[in-house]
Amino acid sequence: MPRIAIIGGSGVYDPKLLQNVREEFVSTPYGKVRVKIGEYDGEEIAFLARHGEGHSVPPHRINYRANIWALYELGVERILSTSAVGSLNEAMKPGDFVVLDQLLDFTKTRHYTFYDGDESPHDRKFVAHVDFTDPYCPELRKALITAAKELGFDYHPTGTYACMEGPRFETRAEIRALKILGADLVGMTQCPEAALARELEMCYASVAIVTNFAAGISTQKLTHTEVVELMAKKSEEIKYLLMKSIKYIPKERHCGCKDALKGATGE
Ligand SMILES: O=P(O)(O)O[C@H]1O[C@H](CO)[C@@H](O)[C@H]1O
Ligand SMILES: Nc1nc2[nH]cnc2c(=O)[nH]1
Repeated sequence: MPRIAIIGGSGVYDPKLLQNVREEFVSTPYGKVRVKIGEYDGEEIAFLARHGEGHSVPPHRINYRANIWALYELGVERILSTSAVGSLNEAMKPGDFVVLDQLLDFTKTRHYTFYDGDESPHDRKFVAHVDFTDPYCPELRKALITAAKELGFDYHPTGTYACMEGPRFETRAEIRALKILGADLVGMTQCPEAALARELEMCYASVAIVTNFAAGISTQKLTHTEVVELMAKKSEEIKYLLMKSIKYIPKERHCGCKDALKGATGE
């Protein structure tokens, strides 16, 4: 049973770090999810590509609830993910790794909770308001930071990610506004992925890879081609970072993630 999962974003469709990989189709109340399960360093690891293997699913159409529920069904407790981002912070340059610690949610049409009351397509029909003060697991963040430091990568131990609805990139004015609001990075997939993991009391962290400077800061037109090309260049480093991070994930969970529902339902 895999305790750890990796969710690959743009450019990360196969971690190429797992052995004896099998494929499972996990049924969830939100639909079926295709998950790869393999071994790394004697540990079972689950992997799913959030956009699908052929990057066929755009960010605003990803079935985030099915993905997170499927990992929960498999017994996953810890989720590491990758996110390709634009940077609003001149210190965070294309090619840099950023271990996210905060997020701002500007998504519009997404299904962002499991707790829909009577509408919930499962037995968790209660209302739940989870704490999300710190959206990322401190223990997973520490593992990513330790690994990035040990590998000598250009990394930043914190970063605020603004999640836009997409699939278009931002306007100059939107980036100006996000900068005033304190965002360092901009992407399209951290919300609701991080919140849904917290709602199922799973640990979640994401390493962002800066692929470009954001609209209005970059002097060039923004393209998905540029994103995927830079991610391809960084694929080996991303693989090493994930491999090394897994080794630093404590076996026991002493973070608050595992008790996220305590007090959330008013009981
Ligand atoms: O966040 P990931 O999945 O890495 O994808 C990023 O890359 C795409 C834009 O090129 C968007 O989907 C953005 O969110
Ligand atoms: N929203 C958004 N997502 C990205 N992913 C990679 N670069 C960008 C960007 O500039 N904006």
